Amino acid sequence: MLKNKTIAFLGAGNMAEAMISGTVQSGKIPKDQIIVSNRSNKEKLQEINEKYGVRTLLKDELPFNEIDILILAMKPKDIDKALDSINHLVKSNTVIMSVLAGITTSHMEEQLPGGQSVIRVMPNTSSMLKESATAISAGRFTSEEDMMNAKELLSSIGEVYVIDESKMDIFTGIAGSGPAYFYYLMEHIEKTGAEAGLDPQMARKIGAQTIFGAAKMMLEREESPTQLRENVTSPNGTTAAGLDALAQFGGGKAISEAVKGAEKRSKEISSELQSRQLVTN
Ligand SMILES: NC(=O)C1=CN([C@@H]2O[C@H](COP(=O)(O)OP(=O)(O)OC[C@H]3O[C@@H](n4cnc5c(N)ncnc54)[C@H](OP(=O)(O)O)[C@@H]3O)[C@@H](O)[C@H]2O)C=CC1
Ligand SMILES: O=C(O)[C@@H]1CCC=N1
Repeated sequence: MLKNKTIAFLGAGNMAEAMISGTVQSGKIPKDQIIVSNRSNKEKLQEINEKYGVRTLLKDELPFNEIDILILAMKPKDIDKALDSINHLVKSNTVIMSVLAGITTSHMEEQLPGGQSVIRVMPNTSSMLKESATAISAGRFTSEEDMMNAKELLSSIGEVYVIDESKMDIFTGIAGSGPAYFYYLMEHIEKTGAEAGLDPQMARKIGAQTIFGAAKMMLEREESPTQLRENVTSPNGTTAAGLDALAQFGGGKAISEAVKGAEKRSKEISSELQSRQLVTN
């Protein structure tokens, strides 16, 4: 159903690039049907054009008449200016997808011509390798066909989950921000391995393979995480000692608080934007 559709990105930063990389690798959308734009950074556009072979333009040069799906990928603080600059140009049947944390479909719908289909999307940077966990939520004017097209497009960068928009903040805390928690874990694993004499590159590979193996077990086996953890843990063995230290230093609580902190920030972004107080991000 995406055949002959033109997809444009408004914003060409880290998240847009990760999505472009995965989409191009998947081969589902021909490169000449992907347009990438930003506000002013021409060097970045040239880099994206050379790396991925997609069309690149400044935002003011976008051919709005050609665009079937417009993906908003600027920072949340820039959303209102971005909507203001497109709301007279966008076709009524262009589907707007936003990857912005904390920005609700209703906020966007209010600033677009009546009846515009808006889909809220939360991908993560593993889109780069087609391994994103991506959530999508329909706006008020989104048809089933729009959602089917969104699923088809986003399945080219990983797994897609359709969720109610009220769950978008917690999804963001788990999956949108989630890669950073695992990188943080890896920073510590690599450092600790290197301090004990392992070559840092070797420590990095060992840590990454261990996380990858555990993730694969979680995806492919039926046991619960608790059962899988118990299978590793011998009485009075090394794992029990490691887990005791994790509990003693608040490991479990720290993980829950990280997810809740990101969820809370996602909610705050929505309310700060409503009261025009969003200055960071
Ligand atoms: N990074 C991540 O892991 C994830 C990010 N997100 C969301 O993705 C969004 C982008 O994040 P990220 O890629 O990290 O940000 P970056 O700062 O890397 O990129 C922002 C981009 O937006 C462009 N931009 C700003 N204003 C406009 C405008 N009015 N019109 C067109 N382009 C504009 C900038 O262009 P220029 O450089 O020319 O100013 C730049 O290309 C955020 O809203 C974030 O919440 C969602 C999931 C994960
Ligand atoms: O940090 C952020 O706000 C964005 C949204 C999810 C991941 N990065």
